[in-house]
Amino acid sequence: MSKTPPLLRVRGLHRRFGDLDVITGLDLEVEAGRALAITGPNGSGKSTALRCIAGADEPTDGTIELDGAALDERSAVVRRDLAVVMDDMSFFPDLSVVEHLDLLARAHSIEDVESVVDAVLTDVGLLAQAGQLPGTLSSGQRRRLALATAFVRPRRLLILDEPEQRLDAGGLAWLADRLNAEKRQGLGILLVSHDTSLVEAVADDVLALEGR
Ligand SMILES: Nc1ncnc2c1ncn2[C@@H]1O[C@H](COP(=O)(O)OP(=O)(O)OP(=O)(O)O)[C@@H](O)[C@H]1O
Repeated sequence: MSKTPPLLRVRGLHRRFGDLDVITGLDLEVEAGRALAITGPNGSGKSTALRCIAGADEPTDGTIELDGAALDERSAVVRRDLAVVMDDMSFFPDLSVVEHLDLLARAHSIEDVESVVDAVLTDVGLLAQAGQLPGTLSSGQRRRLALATAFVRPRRLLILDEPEQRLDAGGLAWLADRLNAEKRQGLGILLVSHDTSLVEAVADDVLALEGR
């Protein structure tokens, strides 16, 4: 009897920059409805691992599979399934908050765009800032917008690099609740975090990378 493959499976991930071996033989799995947190000191390779898995960087070696098939970020299916929020997200300077979310929802063929965008704006606490340009937001509000880009689109796997960055205490509590709600809906979550309370509240498994 064949076992269903996990949502995400990474085997033997290796990333070298010049002479520097940043990741050497990383294995991990994320099942649907579960969250895996990657922790570790600054420079241990957490963001590099996420970038490789999200298709933003090329691993030196290793395999990355979604549903048991090699992950190809050029495939429309993969682009639909993967919602990625990295720690350095940039925005169009001349598009407002609501226009960013509207654009993303339409690009992903979401039905009833207006009500979906409205619900996400309310959820992330940016309703009052809907008409503002990204450059006029506070850093925490920009982080909320980055998170909103993941919640306004289809997704089966959330990849989040330090999603807690810049959030206030209320924002942190909201984020933990939101991510747990995503898990209950069957999403898999892979997150990098330095926030032990967020990791404890959300992660089913923790992978601690070692510093060099
Ligand atoms: N494009 C690159 N070229 C050269 N070295 C790189 C590159 N990207 C990352 N590195 C190096 O890889 C190592 C790991 O970086 P990475 O950003 O993955 O660490 P991290 O664990 O996410 O750290 P932090 O907790 O500070 O966010 C660092 O030594 C970094 O300088």
